[in-house]
Amino acid sequence: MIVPIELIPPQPVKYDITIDKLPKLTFNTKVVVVTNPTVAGFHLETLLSHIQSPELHVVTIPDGEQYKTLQTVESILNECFEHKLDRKSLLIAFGGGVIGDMTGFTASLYQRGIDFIQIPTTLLSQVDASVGGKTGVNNKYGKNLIGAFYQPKAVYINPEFLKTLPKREFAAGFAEIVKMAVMFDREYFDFLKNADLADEAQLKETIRRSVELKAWVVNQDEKEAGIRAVLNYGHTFGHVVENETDYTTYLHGEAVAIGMVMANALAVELGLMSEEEADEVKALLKTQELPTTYCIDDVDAFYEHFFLDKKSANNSIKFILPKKIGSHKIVQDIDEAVVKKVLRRFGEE
Ligand SMILES: NC(=O)c1ccc[n+]([C@@H]2O[C@H](COP(=O)([O-])OP(=O)(O)OC[C@H]3O[C@@H](n4cnc5c(N)ncnc54)[C@H](O)[C@@H]3O)[C@@H](O)[C@H]2O)c1
Ligand SMILES: O=C(O)C(=O)C[C@@H](O)[C@H](O)[C@H](O)COP(=O)(O)O
Ligand SMILES: [Zn+2]
Repeated sequence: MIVPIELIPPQPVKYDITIDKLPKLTFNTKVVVVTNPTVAGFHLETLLSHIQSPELHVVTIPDGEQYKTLQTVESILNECFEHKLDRKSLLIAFGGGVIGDMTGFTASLYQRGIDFIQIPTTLLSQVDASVGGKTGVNNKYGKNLIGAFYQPKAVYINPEFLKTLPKREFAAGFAEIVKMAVMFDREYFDFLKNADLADEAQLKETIRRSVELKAWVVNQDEKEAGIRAVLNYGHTFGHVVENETDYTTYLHGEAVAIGMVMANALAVELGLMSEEEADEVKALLKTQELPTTYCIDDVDAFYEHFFLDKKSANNSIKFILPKKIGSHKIVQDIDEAVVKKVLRRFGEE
């Protein structure tokens, strides 16, 4: 017997992304700010002075990608129970992408879902992670393998928070910016080649354009059934680099930089991109001193890891490749020998 069920479609997802000074935020519910000691040390006082709520708590979790785990999420959930949050309560993610991904995931789980907002404090989270509702954690099998699509209610991007960000972290954010440009916008890529990101106006314009591109993609394909996969350029390779090195050697953005160079090498091999353009991308990454090489010890193991990538299905790996700078191609069923040849060459560099 078949029992049909037809659910009333939910309201369309809609939220504002503000790129400006942090406004005063007033809530009539309990609020829990999730952050880490580094971000709290620099900016918590500022944040708290902007929030009004009948009951405000701060939960501090350890700093680092290696803590982006179910265990940490459970510790945040426990704090939510201790503070007796209810279904109207709100979580605020205050930090980089690690905080954002875990806070969003916690919000999706607590009593089957409560609201959260994003206040990103790294370049990477301002241009990418805070927008689009991918939330989750890593495990020993790989990156972000446990999670949910769960959208924030609002995103407040204040570029002033970036003044305390270490140079290496800034560069990691730049990698995701380059990703957007290579995939979607040659003009933006050229702008980046000449941009002075120490200049406030140019930095703000860079954040604005990246967020605009990301929102444009997510608006078309929230759950990655199609074009959203393009935001994964460099990640199929980069996630393996992160996992192989226990999330402690490379920052996410650095692994993505390496991954984009690997993807470009494959694109060159397939005749999708010229060697000159691949060099152009590498040169742009190098302006921020991002890593562009990685020694693959075991090509077979590296390749096997691709099957755990969330884009892989039915034993087929999906590669997101540039088709000259500013456009992309999603390619499936590339001959294993071709991929391994490129990986092997990479390891020899
Ligand atoms: N959900 C998404 O769409 C999405 C997109 C891209 C990346 N991500 C995820 O985001 C994570 C990477 O994010 P990230 O690069 O922001 O790393 P992160 O969250 O680890 O932050 C980087 C470091 O900067 C510190 N920091 C944060 N703000 C600071 C500030 N203003 N001043 C000084 N120090 C500051 C943090 O404490 C941390 O040590 C990865 O887990 C990645 O998978 C998610
Ligand atoms: O928003 C997206 O979609 C992205 O792919 C953005 C990526 O920069 C980000 O690192 C994302 O978390 C990777 O997604 P995943 O599904 O491969 O875990
Ligand atoms: Zn990323």
